[in-house]
Amino acid sequence: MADSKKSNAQQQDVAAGAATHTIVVKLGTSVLTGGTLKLDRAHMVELVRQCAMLRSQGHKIIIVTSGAIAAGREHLGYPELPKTMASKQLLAAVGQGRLIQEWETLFGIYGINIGQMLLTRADLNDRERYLNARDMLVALLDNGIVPVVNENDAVATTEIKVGDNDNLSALVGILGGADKLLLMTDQAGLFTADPRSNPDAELIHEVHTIDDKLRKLAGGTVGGLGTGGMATKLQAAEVACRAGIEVIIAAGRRVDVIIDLAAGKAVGTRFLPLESPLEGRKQWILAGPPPAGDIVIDDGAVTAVQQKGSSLLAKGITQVKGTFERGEVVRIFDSKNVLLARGISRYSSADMVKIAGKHSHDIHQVLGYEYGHAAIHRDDMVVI
Ligand SMILES: Nc1ncnc2c1ncn2[C@@H]1O[C@H](COP(=O)(O)OP(=O)(O)O)[C@@H](O)[C@H]1O
Ligand SMILES: N[C@@H](CCC(=O)OP(=O)(O)O)C(=O)O
Repeated sequence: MADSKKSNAQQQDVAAGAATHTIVVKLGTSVLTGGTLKLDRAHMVELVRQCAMLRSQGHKIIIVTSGAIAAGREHLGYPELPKTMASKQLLAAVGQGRLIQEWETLFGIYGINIGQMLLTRADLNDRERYLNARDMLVALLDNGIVPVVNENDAVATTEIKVGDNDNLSALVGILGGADKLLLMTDQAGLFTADPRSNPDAELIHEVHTIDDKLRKLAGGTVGGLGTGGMATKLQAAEVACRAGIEVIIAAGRRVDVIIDLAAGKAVGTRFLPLESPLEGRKQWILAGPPPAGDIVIDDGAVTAVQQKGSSLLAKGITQVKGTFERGEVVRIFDSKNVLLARGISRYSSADMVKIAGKHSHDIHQVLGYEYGHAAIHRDDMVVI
């Protein structure tokens, strides 16, 4: 895996803790229960204290929380249930409400509001739903609300499940434009073998390349309550690093672990990011699905897009060609039919036709709703 693209200055900033980050903190069942059969509320409040301190330093925090199944099992008195998907869904359905209530109460101690997001893979594979989920996540963060995310276990069937919160946290990191993903678990990091069964296993401090040799080291869960094990943490690290997110696996019960990791201290196992988060998404725009339509823009919009780094506003659109849905990739041409850029359209072609040439503040009046002023946001655009 290529070395991180962070400049020395950025790395010094991070080391000095001066830079602020968007950080996804994934908290596994093993961290939240301390290996017991109950949620460890004392440790949960310690985790919240660390997150509250980071927020006071300007960092944005996204929580991906496991523990719904454990909370459901605890609340129902550890019933003997068949080992089926329906049983897991039952426990999660009972436990999720109690889990989110715990987070609500604990963040409330610090005067911090939380927003629950329950996702399935279907929410992330479909571009329109992906954009909706991203808009919501960004809106929560921009309004000082901590998103608390879990898989929507109660409804997620095998076909649409992410399946584990390690992989979910990587997808949430991409969704939220995070630059750090902290996979908190019950081990100090990734070891050369499972330390539970191999006392000679040694901690791996830094990973530059995730290859089959490394994957062989990472076993599944043995804690009984967890789902992912180290194997899913490596999968998550691979996905997140490709999108430019630095990933660290560390012990969620180590003192000040979240604070130290945000400050760039060498704790746990660090996976170097491949490229900056935005480039990861832009790579998808260029190399992803074929463009679903074309948009022609006027000379003013050409200048704004090419020279001012602006988003494309409806006012600058003169023609809409093809049929596409919100979230699909389209091509952008000037009036002489020269290809200028590609971007993810925030409006369907049917809506785009209606708002073409209109001022942004007229969109809601024309459509009865709006998905923001930009027809194509700069962050979702690649200028050729
Ligand atoms: N190479 C490895 N290094 C560290 N832990 C490993 C390794 N291989 C397997 N494991 C197991 O993975 C477990 C952590 O995964 P898991 O039980 O799913 O925890 P969590 O609930 O935090 O996701 C560890 O407790 C350990 O038993
Ligand atoms: N969504 C499930 C957690 C699934 C999961 O990945 O658990 P873990 O391996 O403990 O992070 C729950 O809330 O219990």
